[in-house]
Amino acid sequence: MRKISRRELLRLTGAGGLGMLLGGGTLKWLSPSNVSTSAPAASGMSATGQAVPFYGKHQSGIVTPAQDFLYFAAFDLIATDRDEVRILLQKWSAIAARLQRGETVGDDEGKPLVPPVDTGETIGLHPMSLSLTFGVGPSFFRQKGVNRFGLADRQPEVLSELPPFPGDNLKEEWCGGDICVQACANDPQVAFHAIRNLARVARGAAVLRWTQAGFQRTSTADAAKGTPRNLLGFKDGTANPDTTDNEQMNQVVWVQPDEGPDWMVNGSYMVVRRIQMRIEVWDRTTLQEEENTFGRHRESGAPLGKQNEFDPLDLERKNERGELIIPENAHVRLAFGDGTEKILRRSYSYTNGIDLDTGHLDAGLLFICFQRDPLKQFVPIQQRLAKQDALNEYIVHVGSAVFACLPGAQEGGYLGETLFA
Ligand SMILES: C=CC1=C(C)c2cc3[nH]c(cc4nc(cc5[nH]c(cc1n2)c(C)c5CCC(=O)O)C(CCC(=O)O)=C4C)c(C)c3C=C
Ligand SMILES: [Fe+2]
Repeated sequence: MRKISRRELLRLTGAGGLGMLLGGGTLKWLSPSNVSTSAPAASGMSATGQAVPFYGKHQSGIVTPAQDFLYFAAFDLIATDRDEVRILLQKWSAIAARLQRGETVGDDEGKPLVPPVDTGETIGLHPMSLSLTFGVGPSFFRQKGVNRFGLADRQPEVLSELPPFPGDNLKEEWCGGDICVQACANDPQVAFHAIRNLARVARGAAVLRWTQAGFQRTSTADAAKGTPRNLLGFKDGTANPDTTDNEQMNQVVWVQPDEGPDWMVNGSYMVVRRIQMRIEVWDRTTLQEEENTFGRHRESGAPLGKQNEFDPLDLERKNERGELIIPENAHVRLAFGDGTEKILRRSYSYTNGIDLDTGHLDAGLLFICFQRDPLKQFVPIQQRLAKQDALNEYIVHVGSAVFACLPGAQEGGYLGETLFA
C-alpha cells in the first residue's frame, strides 16, 4: 500500500477537514495497531453483535448474512485528480476495517482542544455485524463523456447506465452516484454512524448525493431468522440462491477470472432500485388478488397450489377450470422466466414520512441485488417485470443506480487497489 504523505492529506482535506480532526498530530487513525476499541469485550456478545471481517477475497455485505438495518449512501466525487480518489479509498478502507471491528475512527484521548476524530455515538457499542460495502458507478469513470480521472479505459463494459424501463418514474434525487457505501448492521445507530463518519472524512473529496435508511424484521423479533416479509406482507427472499454454496455464488454473484476486467475479479455488480409501494391501494386488495399478484401464499410463502415455502414453483399446473394456478402475470413467474437469469437479492424496506404529492405514507423497498453481469441478469428480468408484472399496479420505481462493488481488500491493502494498480 502506498503511504499517504501528510502534505497529500492536508491538500485533500483542507484546514477544516481531517487535518483539523487530527489536531495537527500524526496519522494515528490509519494505523491498525493504534486501536481505540470502543466495543466491550467479546464475552457476552450475542451473535448479532459480533464483528464481520472487513478484509478478505470478497467484500462483506454481499453474501454475508443480511443484518437487520441498512443505511445506504451514494456519493459524488468533487476530487479533481486520481490521487485524491485513491487516497479517499485508502482512508475509507482503513476506517471501515476499524468500524467493522467495533472501533471508533480514531483515538480522541488527550486532545480536548480539537474536535473529536469520531462523532462518538457508537462508543461502548458492540460491532453489531456492521458491514461496509463500497462500489463505483459508471460516472466514476466518465462524467458526461469526460475521462475525469484517467480511468475511462478501466470502466467495465457491463457497467453502464441501466436502460429505461416502461413505467419508471425516476427522480434525479434518488438516482446515480459516483461511489456507493452500503452500511448494514444489527443496530441502526451503528449503520448511521458509519456513513456519517465516512462522509465526514471524505470532506473535500466527496459529497453525499442521496441516502436511504432501511430495515427488516429484527433478529430479536424472529430468533429463528425466517425469511423476512416486505411491507406488502409477503415473505421476500425465499427463492434466493444459497449464499453458503460457493459454486452458486461463483455462478451468480462473483466476477470470474475469465470475464474481465481483471481488476473486478472477485467483485460483483450491485443494482439498486428505490421502489415506492402504493400501500393504500394494496391495503384495499383482496387476499386472493394479493396472492395471485405474487404467485405465492401470503401466510406460508409457498408457491400457489403448494404447501411449503421452499416447494419448487410449478409453472405448468392448472386448476379444474384449466387456468394456470400461478397466473401468467404473477411476479414470481415473470421473475423466474425460464430459470436462466439468477440474481442475489439483499433488499430492505424503507419508510420516509409522507409523500407530499399524494398525502400517503411514503414506503417501499430499497431493492438491492448482486450479480456478475447486470446486463445479462437484472436487466432482462426487469424488462419482463416492467412489461407485464401484476405487481406494477402497486409499485413504482422512483430511484435507480448501478455500481461495480470492488473486490475485497487484503490486510495492509485497500479497496480499489486492483483498479489503481
Ligand atoms: C428485477 C428484479 C426484481 C425486482 C425489481 C423485484 C421487485 C420486487 N419484488 C417483490 C417481492 C417478491 N419478489 C419475489 C421473488 C422474486 N423477485 C425477483 C426479482 C425482482 N423483484 C426474483 C428473481 C424473484 C425470485 C423468482 C423465483 O425464482 O422464484 C417474491 C417471492 C418470494 C421470493 O422468492 O423472494 C416476492 C414476495 C417486491 C415487493 C418488489 C418491489 C417492490
Ligand atoms: Fe421480486
